[in-house]
Parts: sequence; C-alpha cells; structure tokens
Amino acid sequence: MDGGKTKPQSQSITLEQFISITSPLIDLEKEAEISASITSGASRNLDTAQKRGSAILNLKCVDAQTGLMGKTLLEFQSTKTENSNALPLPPHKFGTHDVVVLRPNKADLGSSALGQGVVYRLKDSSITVAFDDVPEDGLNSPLRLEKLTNEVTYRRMKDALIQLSKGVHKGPASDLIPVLFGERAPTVAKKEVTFSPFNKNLDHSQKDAISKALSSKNVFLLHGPPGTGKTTTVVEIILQEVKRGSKILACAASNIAVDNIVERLARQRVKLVRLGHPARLLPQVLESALDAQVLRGDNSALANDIRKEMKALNGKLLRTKDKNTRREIQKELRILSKEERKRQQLAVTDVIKNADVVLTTLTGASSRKLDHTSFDLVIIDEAAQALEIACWIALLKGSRCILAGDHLQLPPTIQSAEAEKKGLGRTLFERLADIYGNEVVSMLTVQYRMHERIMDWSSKELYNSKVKAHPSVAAHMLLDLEDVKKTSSTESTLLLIDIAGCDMEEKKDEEESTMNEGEADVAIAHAKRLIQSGVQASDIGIITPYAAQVFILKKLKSNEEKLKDLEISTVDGFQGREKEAIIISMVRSNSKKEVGFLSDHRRMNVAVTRARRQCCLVCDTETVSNDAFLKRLIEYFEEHGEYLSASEYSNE
Ligand SMILES: Nc1ncnc2c1ncn2[C@@H]1O[C@H](COP(=O)(O)OP(=O)(O)OP(=O)(O)O)[C@@H](O)[C@H]1O
Repeated sequence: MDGGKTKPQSQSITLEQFISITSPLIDLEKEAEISASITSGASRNLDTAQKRGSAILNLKCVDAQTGLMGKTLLEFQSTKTENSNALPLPPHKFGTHDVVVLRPNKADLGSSALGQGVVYRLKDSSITVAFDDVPEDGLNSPLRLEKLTNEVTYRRMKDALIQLSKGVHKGPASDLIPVLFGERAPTVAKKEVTFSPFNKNLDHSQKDAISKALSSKNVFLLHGPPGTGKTTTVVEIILQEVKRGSKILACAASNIAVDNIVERLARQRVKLVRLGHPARLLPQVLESALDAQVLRGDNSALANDIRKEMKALNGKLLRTKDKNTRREIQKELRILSKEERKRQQLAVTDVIKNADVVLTTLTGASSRKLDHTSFDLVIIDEAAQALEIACWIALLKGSRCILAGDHLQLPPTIQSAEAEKKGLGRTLFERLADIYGNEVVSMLTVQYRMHERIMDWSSKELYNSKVKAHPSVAAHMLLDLEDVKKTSSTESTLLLIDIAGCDMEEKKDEEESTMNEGEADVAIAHAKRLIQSGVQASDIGIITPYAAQVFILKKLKSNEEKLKDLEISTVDGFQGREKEAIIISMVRSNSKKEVGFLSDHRRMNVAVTRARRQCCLVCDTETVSNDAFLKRLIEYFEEHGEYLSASEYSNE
C-alpha cells in the first residue's frame, strides 16, 4: 500500500454533521431505556415491568459469598418451582455488569432499597449480584430486582461529543479526527514494516494484517470474520507496538472482550493495567486491576502510614482538653489528610504512567484517572459492535487508531427504533470501511473454528468466498470427539430438520415476541439424541432469534437433569461464542410466510458460524424460503447436509 494518495469518497459525513445528528439520537436512546425501566410512568406496575424485562419478581436469596475485594455476592432464584426445581428466570433484559436495586417483592415502587449492586453472573435459573454491603434484613422474604437506567453512559457520550467538537483544534487526536471524517487521506509508512512475531503460529493473513497495522500512521481496520483469530492478531499488534516503545490504550465495548485481551497479554511480560470496577472484571484478571496495583505501590504504603498517624492524632484529640493544643492537632490533621489524598492520587498516577498498555471499556476510558494521559495508539476490539460515539471516548486520547471487528456480524443493540432508523447503530468501523475500503482494511482469511461445510455458506454469502478453513478444523466431526459414538445424529455436519406440514405454527407471547413450542420440542429432542450418542451437554448450544423461544426452551431444559449443562441463548447473546454442536431454532412458521428479522443477513451469519462440528437448522422451510437469502441457506443445507422431517422426532 502506498498510502496518502487516495481521495476520500464523497459519502463521508462531516464532523459537524456527525455531532448535530448524534446528539438528539443519544437523547432518544436514553429516553427509550428510561421508558422501559420500572420507574417510568409507562410501567408503574410491577407485572408490566417484569414483562418488559426491567424487573424480576418473586426471587429468593439462595447463597451468599464474599469475594472480589470485599464485595458480597448474593445469588437469587425464582421462588416458583416445578418438580422441586427452581423455574428458569422469566425472559428479562438484565445483563452482567448492569446496575440493579434489590427490594422486598411487595414493596412500593420507589420505596427504600435493601441494596444496590452489579450483576455478576447470570444463569438460566439464577442471578448473582455483587453488593458493597450486605443488606442487613429482609433477605429471608420474597424479593425483587430492578434494573437501573445507566444514565452515566449517556452523559459520557454527550461529553465525548463536546470534546470531539473541541478536539479538532487541540488535543492528542487533532490530526486523527480529519482523517476519520474523510477530510484528510490516511497515510502509511513509506517502507512496509517487517517484524519478528512473538506468536510463532501466526498465519499469512494475520502476519500481513499485522504488518499493515504497524505501517499505518493514523487508521487501520482489522476485519476478522468468525473464528479467524482477530483477538490473537490484536494481541500480537499490542506486543509489537510495546516493543517499539508505544503507549497503548486498548478498549472494547464489553468488559468480557477487554478481559479476554488482558488474560492473553498477562501471560507475556508486558506492563499493563486494567481499569474498571472489580465486580465487572473476570476473577483471573483481578491481579492486573488498577486497584490491586495501587495497593502494591510505594505511594499507597505512604498513604497507609499517614492514615495510621491520623488515627493516632484523632485519639489524642479526643483526650485533649486544652484549646490551643486541640487547634494544633486539628491543623496537623488537615495537612495530613491533604497529603494522604495526594499520595493516593499519586499512587494511581504512578501505575498509569508506568504501564505500557492501559485496558478498559470504551465508556471506562472517560475515567478522570486518564485525564492527563495521552497515548500513541488506541486499539478498539469488537469495534463493529460499538456505537461510534462510544469509540470516540477512547479515540480522543490518541493520535493513531486500530479498529478490529466484523461489520458483517451483528451491530450494537439499539433500544430506540427511531434512533436506530436515523443511524445511531451505524458503526465507525463500517463507515471507515465504506470511505476508504482496502486502503485501510485488511481481512483475516483463515478460520480455526468450523468444519469447512459450515463455513463455506457464510464465506460465499458474506465474504466473497475468501475465508478458508485451517486444515486442523476443515474436516473435524462430532465423531472425532472422545466418547462420541457413530449414530445417525452425530454423522452429519449439516442437518436440516423441517417442521413444514407438522402442525407447528408460531405464536406470540404477551410482549409480542414470537415462539414455537413444537419447534422447541424438536430442538430439545435433537440435543438429547446427541447426548445419548456421547456428546457432552456443555458442547451443545441451542440458539434462536426470539427471547420468548429462549424461555420455552429453558423451561423444557429445566425438567431434565442431563440437559443441565446445555446452553440456550438468543443469537445476539451468543455472538463471539462457539460450541461443538449448534442447534438453531428459527421459530417462524405462518401462512403469510413472514420471516421478520430472520432476514437480517448478519444475524443468520452469526447463528451458523457459532458451530464447530455440527450445525442443525430447525425451521419451517415453506415459511422461511419466502426470503431469498434464507432460501439459499435452506438450499445449501439440502444440498450439502442431511434432511429430516420433524415428524421423525415426534413422541420423544
Ligand atoms: N494462527 C493460528 N494458529 C492456530 N490457531 C489459531 C491461530 N489464530 C487463532 N487461532 C485459534 O483460533 C481461535 C479463535 O481465535 P481468537 O479468539 O483470536 O478469535 P476471534 O477472531 O477473536 O474470535 P471471534 O470469531 O469470536 O471473533 C482460538 O482458539 C485461537 O487459539
């Protein structure tokens, strides 16, 4: 690439347009979140709030543990049981890291809370919350959890818009901003950068991308189709940049994606620090957390000594009657307190200053602790799943950026339909790929997850047939797994189970989410056949686009002990994950042949590419074939896989 020559194309929006369009869209999104929350006028009724997913009623506390730097973890389950097992939690919108409030089940709306905490772990039938303090009373009665609107996030985005409008004149990103708005062409080093890899297993497309990333002077996009080692490549880029002496800010939209990088980097000898609330971090990265490192620092030890001295002086103050002496002690206490605060701040600054790599979520990058720090490079993983404005929170801190992601998988979730329609969900990754194309993008083309039959459909439909399977996975089968027997269920890589003509019409639940009970039975029956053939339940996932279908599937699962480790999720919730066997329940079956949001290419791309060795599609071929894209998917499965009618699974 000889950068700096291509003229940006005309479809780019200007910085001013971006700011004026985005500001009201952030407000719309915030309003949508507030109106779905329990405290809003629209849902001043607990049952409605539960149906909307912003409250979970009728819970009991089943476990309490301490951990996580002094926090208390309380686990809650439904008070309702079936065959003495707790029922799955009702469909809800709680996610790990959400801030929640705990109240007695019957308490009035807005009455005082038993506690406020952060969701730590979510399972089908339980939710674990990390509290700073243990609620003293009330844990033995029925409880409810309410999700709080995360207003801070919206405020930070608004702040970033203001900073962005100023940042073009001054600040670390002043030269980067015009490039990202198509006003100045991106540039690259005259000579391609060569490097000696830390990871000796890198493939040609990964090495090529890393070399281009190192040559880029302002922006580079790493396009990673499913399973192609995007994070592996990001980690190598970070190591190479540290070797060159760069100070790096590495971010992602989600905590889990940030921790994924921290975990892999921590194995190397890199000075890194992870910013963020300990309850939001994976236990294995807590050692890298800012709080933990601050405690180990010299200034922290000094602050500790000062606190001891202050305690002694406070004791003396209590015992002293003489006014003058008291005044002297108080004066000394004020000086010490100031010194202690200064030492604490210095302890934080020291850690950040000494780190080569600072890692945090995009919104976490707005932390005051980073106020006076600028970076040579900002790297954003999962960039195609992040709002553009969230990316800017981090980007404003550096002069160069690398974004990694795949805009052909699902974009960020937007709650407000209007904000979505007006473009809030259009990502910076996609926008830059459109403006500059191959000039700044490099795509990884070897994938390490799927059997080639599973991959070929996605490669052809979405990636111009450029993705190829690595030989280590290209032909792997369920049969090759330990203890798996050869049966009609484990032999095939692609399996289509057709519910057409089997009387399995879709239905709507009260919240208008679609479900299909017959299809759920079939999906569970296939999972059971796989387990019968020796496949571990934990190696199987059932995914579906509809929340109501997830609930029905989880209910069926809760009746059977052997299905305990089977995972059930929406497609959107499973992005970034994988299983040896994936069963997709497509749900739609109706005489009008409506397919709804199944027709989004990105959703089906994510669904199919979660599978390593077997992908089983359960659907009504008559309904879904009404959509041209889905018709091609069905034809692909018919041609390259096995076809079964759902009637073969009846009475199981
Ligand atoms: N060059 C390589 N040689 C062998 N295995 C590799 C190579 N690159 C990546 N992998 C393996 O492929 C898998 C996926 O890698 P990684 O987690 O980096 O992918 P990703 O692209 O971030 O994943 P996703 O598809 O979920 O976005 C991992 O098990 C990783 O060890």
